[in-house]
Amino acid sequence: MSGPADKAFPVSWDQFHRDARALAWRLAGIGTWQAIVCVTRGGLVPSAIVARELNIRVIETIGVASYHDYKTQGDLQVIKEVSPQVVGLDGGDGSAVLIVDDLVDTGKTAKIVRNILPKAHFATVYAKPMGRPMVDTFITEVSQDTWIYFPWDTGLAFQPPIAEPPNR
Ligand SMILES: O=P(O)(O)OC[C@H]1O[C@H](OP(=O)(O)OP(=O)(O)O)[C@H](O)[C@@H]1O
Ligand SMILES: Nc1nc2[nH]cnc2c(=O)[nH]1
Ligand SMILES: [Mg+2]
Repeated sequence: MSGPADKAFPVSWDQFHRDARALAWRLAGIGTWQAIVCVTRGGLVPSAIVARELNIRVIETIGVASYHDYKTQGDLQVIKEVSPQVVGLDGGDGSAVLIVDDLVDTGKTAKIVRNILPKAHFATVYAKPMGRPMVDTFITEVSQDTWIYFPWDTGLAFQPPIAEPPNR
């Protein structure tokens, strides 16, 4: 993220399932892959949905984290590497691999993962303009100044009415 993400884009479980399934539909028309490399943790839920729809049973993870504080990106840390066996499938360099993450924002996470799997197909459910060139397939674009709230990070809460209460 660059600058404050002032706008909010809350996503319900139902909406997320629909969007992840839409991603699977689009991917099904593009190609086939032997394995998914899921970018944890955000990629875990969409990977499960895409793997089910595309009947992919080899699931590997790469652990990358950079948003240690809410909305603030710090140094990128690769917490878990990809197994060389998965990188080397088919022609190597990730050519048999579908990478799945929840979103691309600045594109820094995607860039690191792409360097490890240069021939893989990179798919996310959501994309912001800065990161968009780093992904091959995504479903919904939101503006750079929007923060996406996922259902696993949120809960039901009271919402104050839009209009001010009348004076008594
Ligand atoms: O395009 P970027 O600006 O690099 O940001 C995108 C990344 O940020 C989030 O991960 P995060 O670092 O919060 O870790 P998490 O998936 O474990 O929550 C999200 O899941 C993406 O992986
Ligand atoms: N939940 C969430 N994590 C992010 N990491 C980078 N951008 C975002 C975002 O908009 N929402
Ligand atoms: Mg992530």
